[in-house]
Amino acid sequence: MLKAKRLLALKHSISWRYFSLGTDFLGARLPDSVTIVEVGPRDGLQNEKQTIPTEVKVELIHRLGHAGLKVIEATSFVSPKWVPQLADSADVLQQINRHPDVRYPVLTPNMKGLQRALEAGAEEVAIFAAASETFSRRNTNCSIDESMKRFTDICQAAKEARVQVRGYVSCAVGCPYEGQVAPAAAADVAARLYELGCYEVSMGDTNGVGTPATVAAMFQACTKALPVKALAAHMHDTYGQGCANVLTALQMGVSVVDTSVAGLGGCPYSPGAQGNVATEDVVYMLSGFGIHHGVDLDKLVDASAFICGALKRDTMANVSQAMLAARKRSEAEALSA
Ligand SMILES: CC(C)(COP(=O)([O-])OP(=O)([O-])OC[C@H]1O[C@@H](n2cnc3c(N)ncnc32)[C@H](O)[C@@H]1OP(=O)([O-])[O-])[C@@H](O)C(=O)NCCC(=O)NCCSC(=O)C[C@@](C)(O)CC(=O)[O-]
Repeated sequence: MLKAKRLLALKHSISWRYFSLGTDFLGARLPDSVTIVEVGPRDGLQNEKQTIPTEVKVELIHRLGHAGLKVIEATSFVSPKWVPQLADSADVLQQINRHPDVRYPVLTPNMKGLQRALEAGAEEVAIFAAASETFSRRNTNCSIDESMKRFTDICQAAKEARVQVRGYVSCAVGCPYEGQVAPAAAADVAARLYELGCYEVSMGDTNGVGTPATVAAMFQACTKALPVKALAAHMHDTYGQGCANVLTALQMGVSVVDTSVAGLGGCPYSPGAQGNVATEDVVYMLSGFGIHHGVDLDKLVDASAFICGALKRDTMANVSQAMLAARKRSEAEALSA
């Protein structure tokens, strides 16, 4: 009898462990499908020192759409004195051949930005707050509370114009000026944006200092304050934690991820921050789990090679480096055969 009980207990323990391993490694807890928000044309290019011709930006957006990306953050209607690299935002938005299945959100920091965006034909806008007071002032010249007043007006006007609003919380994990940021502070700002009417709030690890541990703590606090379906992950790769942090977000139920082609970017007001986690790297990881993402990796690598060629620099995406090297090898083999 005792032997039978022990055997039963052993069986339960084995099946529990098997189930638990399957959940972690076979993706049972991960979403079936992930929406990628490609931020390369905005976040990726806003920090570039060199001037990028409008036609290059437009071509990049076309190529990203061709690769299957369904949400492409096209540009930013911020002050050109603050971010001269995106001063051509109206031209970019107007010159894109918009695909009916693709959304092209743009950043709007204030009512002037919203008006300019609407005049240029924006159908979706994004507002950006911060979980750190110092970053809020450095990035948008106002306190967190003042930014919420601006966003109240934007959300009201956008609603009247039937334009969707996405929200960002910068410094959700750490701040380049204040150091570590409390998860509760990030969750509080996220909840305020959600209450203002943002359909989704993207949590930004602006300077890429997060690790799976701190990102998990941040999302844990956020999921207590707003529905997980309304959360997105916006991870920068400064310390090489980007994909690990994205996976952590997925494990917590987040199914929208911001990425940047070729790993371009960084915020001009976050000194030393590297680009977002590369779209290529995230797509490759999602494919490995069998998670639907809708992106053609070969065409994405072509888009990455295009923008890196235009910027005269190497891609920062590991997957692009590997795939471009493999293409070269097979070309060389074909020539020598
Ligand atoms: C918020 C402001 C405008 C305040 O800037 P301000 O200087 O306090 O604004 P102001 O209202 O006093 O106006 C000053 C001048 O700018 C003009 N102006 C004012 N607004 C606009 C506008 N929208 N479009 C065009 N012009 C504008 C305005 O007309 C005026 O012109 P003047 O009379 O001197 O000739 C400024 O601080 C700004 O543009 N900041 C944006 C900075 C930025 O773009 N940062 C990067 C994006 S956020 C980010 O990257 C993080 C994120 C989202 O990716 C997530 C993450 O990673 O964490």
